[in-house]
Order: sequence, then structure tokens, then C-alpha cells
Amino acid sequence: MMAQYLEIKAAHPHALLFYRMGDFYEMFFDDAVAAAAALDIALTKRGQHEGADIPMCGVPVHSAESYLQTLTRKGFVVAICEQLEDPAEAKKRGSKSVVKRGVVRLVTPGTLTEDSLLDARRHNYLAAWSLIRDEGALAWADMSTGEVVVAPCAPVALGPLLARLSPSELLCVAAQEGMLREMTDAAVSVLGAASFDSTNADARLCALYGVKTLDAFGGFTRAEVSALGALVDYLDLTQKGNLPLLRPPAREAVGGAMQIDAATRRNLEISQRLSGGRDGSLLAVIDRTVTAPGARLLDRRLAAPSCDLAEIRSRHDAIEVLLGDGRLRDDLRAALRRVPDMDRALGRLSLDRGGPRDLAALRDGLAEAEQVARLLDRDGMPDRLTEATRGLTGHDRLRGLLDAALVAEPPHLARDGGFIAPGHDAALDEARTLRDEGRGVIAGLQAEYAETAGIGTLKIKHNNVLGYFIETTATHAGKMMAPPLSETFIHRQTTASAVRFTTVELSDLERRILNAGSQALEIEKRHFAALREAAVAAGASIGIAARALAEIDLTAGLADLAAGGDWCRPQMDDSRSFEVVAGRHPVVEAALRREGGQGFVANDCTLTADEDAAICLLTGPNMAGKSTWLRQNALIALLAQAGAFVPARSARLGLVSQLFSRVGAADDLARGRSTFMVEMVETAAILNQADARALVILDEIGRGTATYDGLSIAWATLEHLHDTNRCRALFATHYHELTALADKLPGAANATVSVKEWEGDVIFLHEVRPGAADRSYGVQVARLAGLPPAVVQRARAVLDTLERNDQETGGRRPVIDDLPLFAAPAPPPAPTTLPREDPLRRRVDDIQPDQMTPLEALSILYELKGLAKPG
Ligand SMILES: Nc1ncnc2c1ncn2[C@@H]1O[C@H](COP(=O)(O)OP(=O)(O)OP(=O)(O)O)[C@@H](O)[C@H]1O
Repeated sequence: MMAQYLEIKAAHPHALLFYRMGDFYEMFFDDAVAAAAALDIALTKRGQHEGADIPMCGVPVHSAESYLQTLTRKGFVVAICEQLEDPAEAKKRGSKSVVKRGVVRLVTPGTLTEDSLLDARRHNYLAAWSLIRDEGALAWADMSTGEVVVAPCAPVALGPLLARLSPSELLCVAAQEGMLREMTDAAVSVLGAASFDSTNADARLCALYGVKTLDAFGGFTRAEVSALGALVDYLDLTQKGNLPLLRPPAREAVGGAMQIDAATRRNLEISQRLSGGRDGSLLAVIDRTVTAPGARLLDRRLAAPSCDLAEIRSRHDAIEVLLGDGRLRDDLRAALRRVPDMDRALGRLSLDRGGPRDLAALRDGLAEAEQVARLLDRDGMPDRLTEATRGLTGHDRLRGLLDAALVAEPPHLARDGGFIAPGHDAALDEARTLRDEGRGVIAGLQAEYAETAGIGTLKIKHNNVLGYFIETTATHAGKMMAPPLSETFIHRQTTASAVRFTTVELSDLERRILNAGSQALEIEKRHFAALREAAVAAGASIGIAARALAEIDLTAGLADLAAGGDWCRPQMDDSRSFEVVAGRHPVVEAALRREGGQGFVANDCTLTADEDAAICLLTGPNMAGKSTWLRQNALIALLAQAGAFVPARSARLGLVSQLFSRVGAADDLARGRSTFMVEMVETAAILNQADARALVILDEIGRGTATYDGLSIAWATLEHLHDTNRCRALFATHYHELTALADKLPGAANATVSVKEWEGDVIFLHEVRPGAADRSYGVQVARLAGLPPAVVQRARAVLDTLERNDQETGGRRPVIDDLPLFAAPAPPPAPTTLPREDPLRRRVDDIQPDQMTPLEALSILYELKGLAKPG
């Protein structure tokens, strides 16, 4: 056995080998050590190899999925090695022969299909990157749904595309491994050059899709064919020839989607919080879909907002109709709630990894699809929904098959049977009756024989030697053994008191009772195979229905969002306008609403560019809401082009081709870059790439270095954005000096977030209005944050000196000498304002509770409340 193990392991050196032994997957040697640590399970020993103990650990087969989940999350590839024959078969070859085993599948992050290993609401992409001469391409597939897409992708565009897709596994040739590991968090798997060879790939793809030439799917470049070919080769390798149902590759047009790079995605917290996790991201806040495929579609749309006006308008049209008809929307959502994840069920069935519950998912999903189609069958439906509705009907044959065959709630696995409905197959019903009611059937037969023979005492009995037999007392022996009864009853045995017989029917029945259980199971498995085949054969049309349902779910979800929260349809055109009236930040607004305090203050944004650039320079105190306003406008552009309504009273937006968002001083220590370095690398990327249709959000760029360097960099950056990139940009800064640029650059304007000052404190109004801020209120904010009073006091003194110096000398004279830097710690600070006369406190001081009646106490309470009222 060890020899067999070592041979199989040698063929899969990079994978953990799950070696099937009975009810366990066992691991040996280094695999065992690594897996025991990763899974926190006991490491034991078994036998010896070359004089040393063999480390071993194992996991039960029935709970293997949860262990696989942990291992794949920790970056392991697992090779599943099964027993390929019954141990009895092996025994026939000799008592020492080893059961045949072989690897049936490699479990890698990009090739998962099990529900328990996947996030239902996110895609799980396997991607392949190919570079042929200077031409690059990225292909990606979600094996659990069969989606395959390829796009031309120059090396500079790879980072943004990977950030958008966030694949869980990326395939490449060895030469690119290092660069790609830098660029993505995905597991990078290296394949040989042959996997990427475009000629091999062409043949492989033609064979897979059963076509003579790939031109049938549109013209592909060599790099695209190579990337697609590598994907298919890897699936073949990991699934051991058992390829999933892959849809024909779709080609994504260049420029079809708004370009958003990794830093912008992170920064805008589109599908993930900066701190990690989906909660609190834009996606989580706007997701009202009720099906997993609907949620995945929303994720896809937000990740790649469209740049196609007609497409965007058609998405908005559809939302508008469902927004206007709350009843229809509710009915649709109620029906959709019952729709299971047909895409993934079909994916598993096509890989022969599915079970009866997956068949039931198709049955139930297609039934609901009919219902949804009926709901949408009315006048005035927008094209998009009419189009979707077309795919929902016409599945009667498969539905008929599944309806007739399956029980209402079938089990997960086909292994134990119990999923074919009673009455569907007479042979199965009989086998089950025999299996479950063997005794009853025998009793029935006994009554029948007693009547035929006219012997009331005739019995059918069972023992281990004869099995079932018919027994009568010796007195009836003669009658039984003479014609006509002897033609039916065959004599087996005579004892002192009884005579025993059998019949052809009884021995047949006995055999059938014994076999009934396994026979019932066999029949069910045959039905399963036939149903599975029928489902896979109908895969293409089921896929169309599933996509249509996802589209309807998404539309209804976005309409529901718009209905609940005062959202509007953005007017889209291909100008460079950007006019938002009363816009809001959906995530901050939702958070404020949850907290139940003061509501979100809506703000306008006018950033229309005609000939020149349009730049808004935002200054304002800390905590005033600058970052929020910047981001909310970026999110409004993103939501609009993703096809959603936007959180504003009205919006008129010209298409945005690229979205950039940067915040000064965000550390990227994991990649070993200093704060300032990251800031500059990212700013450089914008200045080098942004075109006239870009929307750029820069939040305090330059703050990561000394004041004058920072100010100079921010100044030059602004000028470059204005003169060279000529794009639309929002620029928040604490450098008040920059506000002078608004007079110098025709496309630049100042805005500020207003605050009120009250008794030495700032009150944030969160209102954005034209003009420049006069100061930062940093010290006041620090006080609000709980900085010790002595420090606040000292900061105030320093600030006063600095400001006075600025006024007197225009900032030319160093002020350090004037600051008592090494002064002894200040005595406890004197209050800045004298305590005010407080009538409430004086009245409370006067009260003598011991002397009071309850009535007096009550009237004083009223009086105190009166005093506590403001004003
Ligand atoms: N329009 C608004 N209406 C209500 N509350 C708001 C609004 N904008 C911002 N806030 C609140 O103010 C807080 C601070 O906002 P934000 O981080 O945008 O300020 P900032 O001006 O960028 O601050 P800093 O300069 O310190 O980075 C937010 O967390 C939010 O709770």
C-alpha cells in the first residue's frame, strides 16, 4: 500500500494527498505534518518507512468538505485519491493485493463547486494571463456557473482588471509568476508553456466546444486563445478529464467598462471595507437582491460599471418601471425568493458532483421562472425585461420529467436513495415495498397459499438454512405432494412433525426481498443518471433562464432600494457634465440612520467640464465631511453607470471612463512601501493615465511629507490635472494656500464645508458651499477627541504664536525661538472662559431633600426641567 501511496504522491508533489482508506482520507509524511497543523487535528504514526516512523493524520470522508474549506482557504491544493474498486474485487486478485486507487480531482481555490466551499453571493473566478510578444489577454471562468470570458489586456491594464475580478486563482507561466504575485492576492499557479501554447489551445477549445474553428465565437487574438486554452487545460488537469459545462467564451470589449484600479476600489470600499469584510461596503448597503445569482450579478455590475450609454439607459428604464409598480415588484420578489441557485446546481450536475437536491433546484427554479414570466406578461414592460422573460419559459419537458420523478424535498446525496417519488416507477415501488414490507408481502402470500391448498394452518417461515419455506403439519403431506398441489409446491424437507415446501414464486420472492434494498437503490441511481443527463443536455437554456432571473432580481432589488430611500434616476449623456443636486453618501447615510442621531446632510456638486478641466478644490475643517462628499460623488458616478439609481434629488452625468480615488498617507506596509511613497506612486498613476473623461478624487494628497514639499506637490498635481489631464476632479486639502489657484486656473473653483463656532467648540454643519475655508479648527477637533486639556491648551498657545508670526512677517521669520519649547510642564490649564452663572446648579444646591414632601419634590422637578431648557 505504501508503494502505491508513494507512486501517487510522486505524481502530485505540490498537493496534499487525501488518500482514501475506508471511511477516512489519510495523509502521510510531510503532508500529514502540514495538514495536522493547518487543521488542528492529531498527528499519529503508522508503520515505518526506511527505518523511521511514518507520520499520519486523517479526516472522515463524510465531513471532508469542512476540512477542504480550511485547507483551500489556507492556500493548499488537495489531491483527492479515491478507491477505484470494491475491496472484494481486489481480494479476487489475491489476499495481499491492494485496492486500486487514483486521484479523481485536484481541489484548488479556483475550481471549487461545493456550496459549502463557496460564498453564494460572490463569483469564484479562475483566471489565466497570457502574454504573446506585446499582446496580453486575461481569460476567466467561474467553474461553478460555467461563465467564461476573455478580454485583451495590456500589462498596464492587468492590475485594474485583476482588482475588479478578484479571482481566487490565477494561472500563468513561470516567467510571470513574480510580477503577478506582487499584483494580486489570488493564489498563483504556474503552468508549463505547453498549456499556454496557442496552437494547442486552439485545438483544445475547438474540441471542447465541438466546433471546427473558434471564429464561431468571434475573432480571438493569439493571446486570448492562449489564455482560454490554459484555463481549459487546467480544468482538465484538476478535474481529471471531467470537464464542467462551460459556456462559449464571451469576449469583453476594451473600454466597455469604467476603469477602476485596485487602490480606487479599496478606497471607495466598493465591495469590501478597508478593514476587510463585506459589511459596511457599498455593495452590502445597496444589495436588496433575494437570490444568490442576483447578488453575484450586482457584484459584477458594481465591479465593472458600463460605459455604454444605451446599456446604462436600458438598465435605468427597467428600474423605472418596477419602481413605478410596487405591487408587481413585490410579487416578483416574492416569487424570486423561492428560486434556488440553478447556475451552481447545474455546474455540479455537469461535473457529476451534484445530487438529487440539485435536480430539485432546477425543478423549483424553472417552476418559479414560469411564474415570474406570467407576472411580467403585460403591456408597457421595458425591452430589457421583455427580453429576459423570453428565456423563462419553454422548459416543460425537463420540468415534466423532474416533477414526475422527484419527491418534494429530496436528500442532498444520491448515495442513499429516497428521492424518486412513489408511483413513478412500478419496479422501484415494488422493490421498495419488498424492502420495507417484506413481512407483509410474505403474509399476503401465506394467505394466498393457505387458500389455494385449502389448509388453514399453512405457514411461511424462515430459517438460516432454508431461508423462506412453506410449512404444513405432517397430516397434510399427502395432499400437498399430490397433484395438483405438487405442481406448485416443491418438497424441501420432512421433519418429525412438519413438511416443508417451497415454490418458484417464493424463492423468487425471497431473492427479491434480499435484493430489494440494493435493487431499489440501483433503480434510483439509474433514474438519477437519466435525469442528470436530461438536465445537463438542457444546460444552455437553463443557463439562459437563470441569467434572466438574476437580471430581474437585480432590477427589482435596485428598484426597491430606490423606492425606500429617495433615490433618483440619473440623466446620462456623453457630455462631460456632472451636476448632482442634494447628493448623499449611501453608506454614511445608512450608518447615521442606524445610529438614529442627526440625519445626513445632502449636498450638491457642480463639476461640469466644457472645454477645460473642471476641478473643485475643497477646504474645510477636520471632521467636516470633506472625504464623505468626495467619495459620495465618486459613488454616484459609479452607481449610475452600474445601472442603478443614485442617492440624490437629481443628477445629470456625462459618462465617466476612468474613476480614480486616492487618499493621502495610506500605509502599504505589507508591500514594503512607506506611506509617502505609496501616495506618490498612486498619484503618478493618475497623472499618467487620466484622460478627459476621467473622474479623479484626491483626498489630501501631499500630506505625507513636510509642509512645503507637500504643498508644492499638491500645487503641481492640481496644475497638471487642470492643464494636461483636463479631467473632472475633486480635490480636498488642508493647504489653504492652494485656494489661490482657483483665481489662476479657469477650470478650478473653491468650495468649503461650513462649520459654526460656539463657545470655543466647533459645530459641524456638513454643508458644502462655494468659497474657501478660513481655518482648520484642528485644535478644537483634537479637544473633542479627548486630547488631555493640558495638551490642547499648549497647542492653542503654539497656534496663536504661529498665526501671529504669519501675520506680522508673512511667515518669513522662523518662530521656533519664540516658542517656550522646553518650558516646565504647564500648571493645570486655566479655563479659557470664566464659568458662567448656572441657575440650574444654584437651584439644585438649594434643595434639601430631607425637608421635602413628595409633592414639593415633584414641583421642584418641574421647575428644574424648566430651567434646563435651552435659551
Ligand atoms: N453630509 C453629512 N451629513 C451628516 N454627517 C456627515 C456628513 N458628512 C460627514 N458626516 C459625518 O462626519 C464624519 C467625518 O466626515 P469626513 O471623514 O468626511 O470628514 P473630513 O472633513 O474628511 O475629515 P478629515 O479632514 O479629518 O479627514 C463622518 O464620519 C460622518 O459621520
